[in-house]
Amino acid sequence: MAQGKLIVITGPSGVGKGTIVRSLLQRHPELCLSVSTTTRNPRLGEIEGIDYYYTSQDEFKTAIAKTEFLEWAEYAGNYYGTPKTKVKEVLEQGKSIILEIELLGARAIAQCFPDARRILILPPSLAELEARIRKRGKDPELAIEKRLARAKEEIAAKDEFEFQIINHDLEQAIKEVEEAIFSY
Ligand SMILES: Nc1nc2c(ncn2[C@@H]2O[C@H](COP(=O)(O)OP(=O)(O)O)[C@@H](O)[C@H]2O)c(=O)[nH]1
Ligand SMILES: Nc1ncnc2c1ncn2[C@@H]1O[C@H](COP(=O)(O)OP(=O)(O)O)[C@@H](O)[C@H]1O
Repeated sequence: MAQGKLIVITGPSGVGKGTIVRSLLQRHPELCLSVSTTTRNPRLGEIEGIDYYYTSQDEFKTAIAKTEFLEWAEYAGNYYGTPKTKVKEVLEQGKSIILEIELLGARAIAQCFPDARRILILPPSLAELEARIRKRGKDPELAIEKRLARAKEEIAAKDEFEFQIINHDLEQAIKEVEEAIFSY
């Protein structure tokens, strides 16, 4: 049976991770996406079970205590975690699964899954990143500022990633992510 790959996609808020992942899933129906649990409020248009599983801080902490997460992290005042069961189930079926997670989560996955393919999506510049977050128009000002501060840390850690892809032209970036996923 084919060996499923664990694919980690990381990058600063607003860089285009979600846009790239949506396109990958449409083009490659054999790929699965891990839906994370979060304590952040749903954005306009987000759907429970599709974008995230939305939960309270108390429930999130209970899930941590019950070791229900493969990894989890705090980001911009909220908690985010990857539920273990789906990842385990998909990999056991020999299929590949994408985790769209931040830097600390990517590091944790590198420890427990050294073969995971870790891809960092970078913006053409910090100014363009800020423009994209603002144009998306779905975060309050404070959340935008926290995301931009975190972005600098994520960009500074770029050498930790096997694949670093600049999302300047979207189609080109998708092509490079496909190459990273299917290259070997
Ligand atoms: N460690 C970890 N990070 C996650 C998880 N789910 C989402 N994230 C990351 O949390 C950050 C914030 O996500 P979100 O609030 O949706 O903001 P966005 O990146 O601006 O769309 C992003 O970097 C996500 O990749 C998870 O399960 N674990
Ligand atoms: N290559 C690109 N050029 C210009 N805008 C882009 C590009 N890729 C994504 N965007 C836009 O940037 C915004 C943030 O993208 P999104 O996928 O939500 O980012 P993330 O999931 O990394 O936070 C969206 O409005 C999206 O349409």
